[in-house]
Amino acid sequence: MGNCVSVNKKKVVPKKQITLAIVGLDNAGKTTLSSVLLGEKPDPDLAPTVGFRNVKFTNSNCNVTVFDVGGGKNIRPIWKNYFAEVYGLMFVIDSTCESRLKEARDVFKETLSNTKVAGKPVLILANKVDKDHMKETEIVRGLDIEKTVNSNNCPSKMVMVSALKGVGAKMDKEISEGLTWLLNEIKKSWETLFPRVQEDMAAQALTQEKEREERKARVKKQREEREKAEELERTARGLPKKAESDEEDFVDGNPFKALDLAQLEKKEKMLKAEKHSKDKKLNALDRGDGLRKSMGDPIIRRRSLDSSNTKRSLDDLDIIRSTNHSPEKASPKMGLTSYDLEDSRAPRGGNNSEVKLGALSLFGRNTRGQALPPLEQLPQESSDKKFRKKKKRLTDYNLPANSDDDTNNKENSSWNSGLFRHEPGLFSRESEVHELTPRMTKPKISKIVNTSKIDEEEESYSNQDTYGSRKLGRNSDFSHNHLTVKSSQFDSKLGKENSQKGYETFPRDLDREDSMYRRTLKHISPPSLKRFDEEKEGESSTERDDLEEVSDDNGDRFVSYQNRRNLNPAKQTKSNQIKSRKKPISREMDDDDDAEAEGGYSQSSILKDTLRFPRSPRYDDDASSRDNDESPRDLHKEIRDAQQLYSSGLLNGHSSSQVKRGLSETSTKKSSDTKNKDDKFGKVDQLNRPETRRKKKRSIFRSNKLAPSDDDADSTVGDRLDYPRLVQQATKYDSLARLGNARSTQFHNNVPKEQDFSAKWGLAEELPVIEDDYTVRRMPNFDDSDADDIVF
Ligand SMILES: Nc1nc2c(ncn2[C@@H]2O[C@H](COP(=O)(O)OP(=O)(O)OP(=O)(O)O)[C@@H](O)[C@H]2O)c(=O)[nH]1
Ligand SMILES: [Mg+2]
Repeated sequence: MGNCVSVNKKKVVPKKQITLAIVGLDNAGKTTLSSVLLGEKPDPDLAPTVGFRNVKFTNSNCNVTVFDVGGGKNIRPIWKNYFAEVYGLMFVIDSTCESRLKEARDVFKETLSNTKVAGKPVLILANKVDKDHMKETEIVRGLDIEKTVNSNNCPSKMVMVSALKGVGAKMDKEISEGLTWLLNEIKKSWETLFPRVQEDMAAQALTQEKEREERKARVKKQREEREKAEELERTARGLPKKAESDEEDFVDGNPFKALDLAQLEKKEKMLKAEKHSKDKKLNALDRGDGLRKSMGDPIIRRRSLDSSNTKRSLDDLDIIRSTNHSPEKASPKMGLTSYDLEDSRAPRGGNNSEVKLGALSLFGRNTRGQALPPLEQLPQESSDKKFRKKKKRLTDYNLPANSDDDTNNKENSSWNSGLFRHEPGLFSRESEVHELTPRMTKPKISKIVNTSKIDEEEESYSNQDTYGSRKLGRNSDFSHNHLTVKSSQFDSKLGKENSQKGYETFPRDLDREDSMYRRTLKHISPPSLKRFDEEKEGESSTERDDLEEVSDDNGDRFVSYQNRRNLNPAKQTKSNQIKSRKKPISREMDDDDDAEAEGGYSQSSILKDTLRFPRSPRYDDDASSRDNDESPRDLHKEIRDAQQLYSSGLLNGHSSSQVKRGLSETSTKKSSDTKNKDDKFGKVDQLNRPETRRKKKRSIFRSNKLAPSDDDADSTVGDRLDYPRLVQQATKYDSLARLGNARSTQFHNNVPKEQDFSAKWGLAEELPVIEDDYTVRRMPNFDDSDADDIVF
């Protein structure tokens, strides 16, 4: 019976374990192809492969393992580590990328010439044929396939494929055919290939072991040398010997160990549970003591930071996971979600692929998800603390503590609000001055004209062609840091006296610093003097209408700017011209009035628009009755004379006698000039051109230099005057007048009429006291009712 039963003992042939490597340039489609081979639908948003991944599948009696290695330039050197254990190679090229064909050829040659590859079968996959691609022959020629495979004895086949065509049954036939060919070739040469691979692997293991030993010895040697050097240094410094440590800081084997994902997940769960319990506790605390939280309780704050740290550590875990290089566990995406990869595809490039992935891991989802610790309200300062701070500030600025005692005082409220920003022209608080000038004694001025503001106003006035009824703001009580600070150094008596008359008093040097002053009266520095001279020489385009040269008795030269634009009758409105005509300033101006009547440009009109101070009644039209009054104080007389000098044109470059002689002539000329100005087409008499006239005028001026000439001997004005002093006075008035130029409308409207003025304060009080070191100017919109507010 037993013989009857035949047992068919089928010899079980073990499946061949075939290892393959899929290589090629980056972006060729290696990972996509390996996914297709695995039967997975390829991710259209694949990130470049960093390192490698292996794909395992079974195909007709063999278990195939495919090493998908990154094709980036920096990753290519690691390929050689896999060549020993592979039986065959798949070389992928991008058939659509002709520009990289040469690079692909070089890589192909280098790969096949590797001793571990030579003689092994190679399948060449020209990928992406679904797009516009190179012809097969082109690729064969371009890659120099024939020569390379022949010289390296590599059986080879090339297939034109599209990895994206489909998966499984839908997979591109060319791919499956190519793979079958490769596997068959391997099987055919199995007898030779298998021992070769085993041998190569053993040899490689030996080499690697040797290398490891060498590295170990090298590191040990380096460490010993370092320790020796340290020991020597210790002995040199007399420090105790370092305790011996058995700890080996040398990492044996692969420093990149595969992470235990199960362990990590456990840790993650633990952290989550911890966070959950913390949150719970926090909520309980919140309910119990909401106030503490709203006040920014430090405990709570620390806790909330803790919780954010927990989150961070969780996120860090993600990052670690995403950079997992384990061949077994790592995914091609390296732990990144499609969300992360979205950003990564665009700048795809082999050379930087590692960096990009790192950046992605760090700045992708992980970072976005990570919340910053919540902003918390700072604890309110107690009023006590505030008070102490305030006091400290006062001490810092050397201010009397009582100056800020009145917290209800609006002026001082900035101390409480902590507002110390300086915005010129916006604040009138004294505190800001302290802030800008710490350790200054507190200026007593509470009302000072903001010159920058006036400057603006002046600008707008000078840009106006008409003298409207626009007035400077009554509330010109701004602080100007310079003025305020400097004003603390004022001669208080003089300042007070003048302020009651409606004049501001500034130290002369201060006034020169003042931008407005600088615009009106400029000290000539050598370069600007040169320019001035040049202008005179060249005339024409650089010629300035408003440039006048004046000098005082010390020989100091100044350039005086006078914006005559507004005074140009052509630019004045009719009503203003009439206004000017109606108000002659003195009898001496009558000639000019005639000129004006002709539509001319008269000296008196300049005077009327620029003279900013109250004039003595003696020179008033209807003041003849007062001529016989008791003579005023000497100073007033001098000032009056200075006025007269001014008005007679002395400061415009004429000696008094010249003025007397030529005033009417000049006026006539001016009027004719103005008329001719309208003649745009050169019908103007050459001599009468404004340039010619100005040239002439300046040369006259330069020859006379404002010095009293012989001609002045018969001048009634010259006879009566202490000439140099008067020039000085007049210069002051000149600046005064020019300063006020822009405010002419305001002046006309607000300066009391002579009679009113005189009636109010009397002759003795109407003029400001002038001293050499001070500049005096009319306060804008001065109102006597406010006189008491102005404290110097
Ligand atoms: N049109 C088309 N695109 C493809 C094909 N195969 C791959 N791609 C695309 O080509 C790009 C690169 O694919 P990968 O598979 O990542 O290329 P790789 O060779 O692995 O690149 P590295 O990992 O950087 O070496 C991806 O956007 C793929 O979607 C194909 O057959 N046709
Ligand atoms: Mg890849």
